[in-house]
Amino acid sequence: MRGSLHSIGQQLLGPPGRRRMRVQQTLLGMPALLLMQILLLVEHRVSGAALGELGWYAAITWSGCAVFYGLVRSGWSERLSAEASLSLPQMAFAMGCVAWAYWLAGPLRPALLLLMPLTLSFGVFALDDRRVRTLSALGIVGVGGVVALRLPAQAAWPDVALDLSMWLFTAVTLASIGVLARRLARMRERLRAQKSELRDALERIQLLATRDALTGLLNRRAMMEQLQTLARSRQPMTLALADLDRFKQINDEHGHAVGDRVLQAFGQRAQQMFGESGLVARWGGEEFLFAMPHADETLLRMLLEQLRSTLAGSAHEGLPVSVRIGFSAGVARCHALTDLEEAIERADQAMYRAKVAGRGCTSSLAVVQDPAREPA
Ligand SMILES: Nc1nc2c(ncn2[C@@H]2O[C@H](COP(=O)(O)OP(=O)(O)OP(=O)(O)O)[C@@H](O)[C@H]2O)c(=O)[nH]1
Repeated sequence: MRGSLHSIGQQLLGPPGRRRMRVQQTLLGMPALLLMQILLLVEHRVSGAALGELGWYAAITWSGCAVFYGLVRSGWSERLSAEASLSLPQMAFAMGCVAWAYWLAGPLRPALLLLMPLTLSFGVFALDDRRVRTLSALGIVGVGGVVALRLPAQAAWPDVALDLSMWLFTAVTLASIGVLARRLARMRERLRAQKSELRDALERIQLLATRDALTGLLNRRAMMEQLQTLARSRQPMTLALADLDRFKQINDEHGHAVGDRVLQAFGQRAQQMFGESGLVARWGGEEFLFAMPHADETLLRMLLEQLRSTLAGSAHEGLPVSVRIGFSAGVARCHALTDLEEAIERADQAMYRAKVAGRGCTSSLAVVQDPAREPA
């Protein structure tokens, strides 16, 4: 029994997600509608009045509910309106139902008007303040109209006073909700602005924490994190450690600012060449680490040679023509997380071997060896 009730509920609401939330919102007003109709029925029964108009009321209001439910549950509302929950028409409809019930009701009618501000208060969360105020005006005019229409039929002064005061209190309450909605809208705007400021600040912090300020490449810590993630997922990769050749000389001859521009030029070219298929980081002063997942040593060596000839063959903006950018590199393979530190160490030693071998070349070591004892 519980199982079948559960599955009916699931069918009624649909699969979990945003649409289901909209369906739940649509169903929310139905208990209130049912309650209103019970109240009207009781009143009519007690007073012995004819039920004719009540039948129309029930038929039209429930048909309206069924249409809204069908549109939202089927997803048609998503195609029909940018506001897929159809909150505005649903609330306008609900307020119309309350006003009509007020018209039909007898002495218990003041209770019905409580549903007006209740409906509008849902709108404060679902709609923008302009729409809430439109609904509020609609409610005031709607109840006012019903009260005005009832006046000629009122026999006694207390009934007229009751209707007018009910309208007055409803108007004040609905107008207050409209004001409240405006305040809430301003608060939401402030929150939205703060949220976007926070997001920007977070992006800036992330950039500062993960990027090298001079070259814009990944910094050592961020690179290490990325390499650990790759190694943890058991992706074999080839690493290369590159060190600019005779960089101190560039600094000494042309000044530190030119040295900085050389680092930037190298970083830019390296990123252009490796950024799509691999990772490049500024590892230290004039050292850069390259990583290519799934690539073999031959491919990485080939790309390094391309980088070398690009750097040698092109003029660099903002740099004296006499400045030549060259580098020595060491290559090593990494197969697992436990191998990572050692692979970087091997690449470092291989790079040192390339320096010893005369610079401007790439070297590799199969195992950790003492480069001083084993020249290239
Ligand atoms: N302009 C500049 N220089 C830097 C930066 N970081 C490190 N350096 C310089 O890089 C130079 C590295 O010099 P060395 O380690 O002797 O290496 P090298 O001159 O490239 O010689 P080899 O590596 O043997 O070819 C030092 O003079 C550092 O001051 C930086 O951010 N900007």
